[in-house]
Amino acid sequence: MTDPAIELKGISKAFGPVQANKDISIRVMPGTIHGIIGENGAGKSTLMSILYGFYAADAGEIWVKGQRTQIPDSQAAIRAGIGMVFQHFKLVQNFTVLENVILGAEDGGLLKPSLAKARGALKSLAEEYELSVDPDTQVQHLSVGHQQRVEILKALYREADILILDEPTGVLTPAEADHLFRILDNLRAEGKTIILITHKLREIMEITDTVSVMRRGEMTATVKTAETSPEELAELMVGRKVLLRVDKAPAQPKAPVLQIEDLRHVDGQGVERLRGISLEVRAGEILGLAGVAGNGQSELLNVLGGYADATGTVRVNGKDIPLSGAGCDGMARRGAGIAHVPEDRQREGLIMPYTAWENTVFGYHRDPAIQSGVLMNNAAIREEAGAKMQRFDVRPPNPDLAARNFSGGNQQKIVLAREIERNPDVLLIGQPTRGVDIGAIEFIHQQIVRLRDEGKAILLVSVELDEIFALSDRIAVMFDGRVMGTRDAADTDQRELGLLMAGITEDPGGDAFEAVDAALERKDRREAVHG
Ligand SMILES: Nc1ncnc2c1ncn2[C@@H]1O[C@H](COP(=O)(O)OP(=O)(O)OP(=O)(O)O)[C@@H](O)[C@H]1O
Repeated sequence: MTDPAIELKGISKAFGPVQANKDISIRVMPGTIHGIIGENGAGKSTLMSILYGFYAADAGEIWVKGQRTQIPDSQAAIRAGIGMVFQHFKLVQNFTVLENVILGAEDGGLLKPSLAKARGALKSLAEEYELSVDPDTQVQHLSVGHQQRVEILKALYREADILILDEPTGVLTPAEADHLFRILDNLRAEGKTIILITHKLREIMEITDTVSVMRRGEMTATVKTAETSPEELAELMVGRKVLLRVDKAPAQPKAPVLQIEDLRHVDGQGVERLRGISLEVRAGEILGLAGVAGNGQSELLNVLGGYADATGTVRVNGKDIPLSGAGCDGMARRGAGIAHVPEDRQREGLIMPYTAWENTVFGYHRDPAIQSGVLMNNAAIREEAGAKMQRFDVRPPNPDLAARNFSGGNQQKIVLAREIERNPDVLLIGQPTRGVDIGAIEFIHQQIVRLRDEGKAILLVSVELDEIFALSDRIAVMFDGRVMGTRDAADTDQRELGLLMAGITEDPGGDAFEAVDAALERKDRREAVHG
């Protein structure tokens, strides 16, 4: 009988009082794609970090291809044929693709011969697995989807035959995700083994052969994908029935709250990232901003949130907001009624070494309501933070834990709790459910709709088209720093938006995914030349 590619036996791991993994056993057969799902904080990343040598397990054994294997560090993982593609890529931005691929795997330090060898290897890998990317382009000029291909190439160049992907589609467009799945399909056909961590049940159903469910540190079920359904998986994960769509009544929009006219922003390199944006968000509506990451959505949120300068006009309830100089900062914006859930929770949303309770007031800490004398009223804030964490189901609901010690999805919930519970007039919300489990998504979506129904104006940025569709009343599409069009959510579809996201305003007919891929590659190349 064939040995499993990976077999974990009785793995346990605790972080202080938190038992992140409890006696976990799984087997993954070669040439298969094995999905791992579970709530935020269930222990998925911890388990994979043990397999990749980042953490030592407190107990348990790792077997690779029938051999008991010690994996004390990532070098040992690579030697055992295990490669990992991280959520946050670990590429050197100003190195070329080729340089990134060979980095750390140079032959005896002789760069030249290894460059030539790598170029050949890259070419054949690209042909074999649809992994094409220009070896001489600097990584910083590549789209996120192409950067991810470089990560996969790196692993394959190191001869990995077991690949772990941690939420790989979180930052991809539908076309890019589709392409990634074709790559994974090809890898499986060649006998490679893939472990895929994802919160998206659609992906599990589409690509995996088997799926394991984790809950509160334990592996609670392993099933054949063909014999299960999204509803059953959701229930196994969360322990109750989950509504897999957003329940909302039609919007009742009132007067405009946020008015944006001819907004322009030039970045530190002198590149114009916002090229004359005009948009309006009314009270009681959710305007979704769709687009491929890197087309100005992040800059727009940053400008509106007070973190970047711009020219043009922004009004909130008819009042001009300063776009540069004094009064243009995050705190002033929050004072003006604009709350902001930034896209990058770790860099902009939280201060990682600080406790959860401190993080629940950052940005609002000068508000008289939370001051007592000249100091913050810490005891009251701490208590309120605990209640907020309960309401947003942050796990563990411990306000004294540092932000960095929460799992990714739970960190996101802390930021959301802070901003949503302020009841702002305008909520800017970037990638609200990135890395968040389906039980929590249901809750977060309900909270966003509740704010809308209370008459707030919401500007939602998401690379998830499903999320844009589920929440938005109107949808604007950004491409290359401009708004390509605005549609009523009820009058458009994935295909039309997908094309607009690639800057295509006339439907070319035929395979829209290919047209989109080609258009985005042209944009990548243009930026590489002019970048
Ligand atoms: N370095 C650490 N120190 C303390 N606690 C930690 C550390 N890393 C993880 N934990 C805790 O271990 C538990 C499991 O976390 P893990 O990141 O493995 O969850 P996950 O299933 O990957 O979650 P998510 O879907 O949110 O990414 C959580 O309760 C988390 O707070």
